[in-house]
Amino acid sequence: MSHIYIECDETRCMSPADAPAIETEALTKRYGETTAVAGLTMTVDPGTVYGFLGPNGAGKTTTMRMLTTLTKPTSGTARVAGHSITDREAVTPHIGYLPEEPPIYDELTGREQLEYAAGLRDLPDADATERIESLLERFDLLEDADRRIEGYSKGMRQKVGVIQAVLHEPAVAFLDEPTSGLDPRAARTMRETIADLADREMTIFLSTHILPVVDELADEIGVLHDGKLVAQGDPETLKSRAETGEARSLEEAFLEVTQEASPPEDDTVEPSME
Ligand SMILES: Nc1ncnc2c1ncn2[C@@H]1O[C@H](COP(=O)(O)OP(=O)(O)OP(=O)(O)O)[C@@H](O)[C@H]1O
Repeated sequence: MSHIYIECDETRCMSPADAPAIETEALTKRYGETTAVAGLTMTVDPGTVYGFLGPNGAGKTTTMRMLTTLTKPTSGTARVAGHSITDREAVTPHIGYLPEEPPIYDELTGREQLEYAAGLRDLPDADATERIESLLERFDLLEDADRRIEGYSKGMRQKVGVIQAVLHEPAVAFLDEPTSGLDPRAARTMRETIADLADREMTIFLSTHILPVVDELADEIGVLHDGKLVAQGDPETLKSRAETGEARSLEEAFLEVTQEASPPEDDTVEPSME
């Protein structure tokens, strides 16, 4: 396996003065009548893998878009790597983001895309070249690195997206479904890479519906439902029933906490025929 060149010092991987990697207080986002995120208060410690779970439409993407300064909250506050998310210029050097659709240019080759991303982050050329080569090799992309991205498969695009999200060694990496489209070998490489980055004190905010990935990697898990955090804890705590201490799978825990949080059937309003 290739060596991964992620070196962290006080200004890069570590959040300033060991502040929480992510801290939110009553963070809220409304779109008209829809409350996508409803008063989210949470803390993520530096160097942890935080598994961010929730059913479709729970508000995960909206939360990540606020934390990465792409969407403004309606109310509430948040700090990422010690900086308020209202200060975009202060936050962005410390974060990396892999959204559902990686922002990459079809007309560039994979290598050119990564060099472009390194340039945006002001990485010195020598560091950029070394890291790009190392990560391309790790993700088995070296052979295709000089082909244009328009000819890439979904999994290859995903690999480029992930590499560019962590290339500059951010303090906090937000990864939305990082194993999406990856074959089993590449998915394993992705999990190993996430574990390596966390070992090097990078905080990984990991949103995925693939619960075994979270079970394997997360130090802490938060479950969002209807914009609210309905469960939080380390995987073992979450998997043990509060009342009896009996063990359950992460899938069972997820289904139970999101079921309990749903409004009872009686409360649903029948559509009016008037
Ligand atoms: N730009 C937008 N305009 C209007 N409503 C939006 C917008 N973005 C998100 N929403 C709504 O906010 C809620 C939360 O959406 P969000 O995409 O954050 O959920 P999610 O947890 O990421 O879902 P999924 O797991 O399906 O990706 C949904 O009801 C969605 O319809």
